[in-house]
Amino acid sequence: MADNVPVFGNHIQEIIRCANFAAIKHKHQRRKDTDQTPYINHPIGVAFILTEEAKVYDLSVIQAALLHDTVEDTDTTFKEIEEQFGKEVMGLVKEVTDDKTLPKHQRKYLQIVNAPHATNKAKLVKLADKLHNLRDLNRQTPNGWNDRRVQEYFEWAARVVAGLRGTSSAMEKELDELFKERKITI
Ligand SMILES: Nc1nc2c(ncn2[C@@H]2O[C@H](COP(=O)(O)OP(=O)(O)O)[C@@H](OP(=O)(O)OP(=O)(O)O)[C@H]2O)c(=O)[nH]1
Ligand SMILES: [Mn+2]
Repeated sequence: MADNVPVFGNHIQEIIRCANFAAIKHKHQRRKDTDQTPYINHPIGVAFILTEEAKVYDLSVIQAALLHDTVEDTDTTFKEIEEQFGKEVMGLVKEVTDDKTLPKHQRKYLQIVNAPHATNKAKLVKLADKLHNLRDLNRQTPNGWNDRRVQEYFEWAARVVAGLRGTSSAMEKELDELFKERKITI
């Protein structure tokens, strides 16, 4: 490495490679909000929660956060992720990817039962993912959702989060506030 390349230079390069990969993969996607926010705002927002709030600086966790919805929501394959970013990142993305071939109620149920068995790194990504989505719901109701569907999403998220506890006090505290506002006790 050249003398003028900082020690963390290669980490920065890896993070930007992931952000760029995710931006290209999600380029045609929009969030379900009325503003039609670009989808990439979500994975970047998840990674931002991890560094700013949870103080997580593990490279593979931040990479997985940026890539976490690429396989679930675009044509990206796990093979592609492994070739580009290695086995560990691919494994983390796999842990946070729902099987979209399953019926929705089963996917949602599997998140609740599988949460306690996830690795610590995957739990971090899952907590940040839920926190970002719940904040989005408080900011704007997605197109086609009513108050009841929003409340049910909060109730389901609280059950998933119950299985992720003991992972990040900062994120769990923020999530608890949101559940309290919704009068959810679990
Ligand atoms: N709150 C919110 N969510 C939006 C918006 N646009 C897209 N989403 C995505 O919608 C998903 C939640 O909606 P659902 O109807 O419950 O699930 P589904 O899309 O998987 O069928 C989340 O997927 P996910 O990230 O894979 O997480 P998860 O819900 O599967 O944990 C979230 O990222 C938006 O404007 N607001
Ligand atoms: Mn997500």
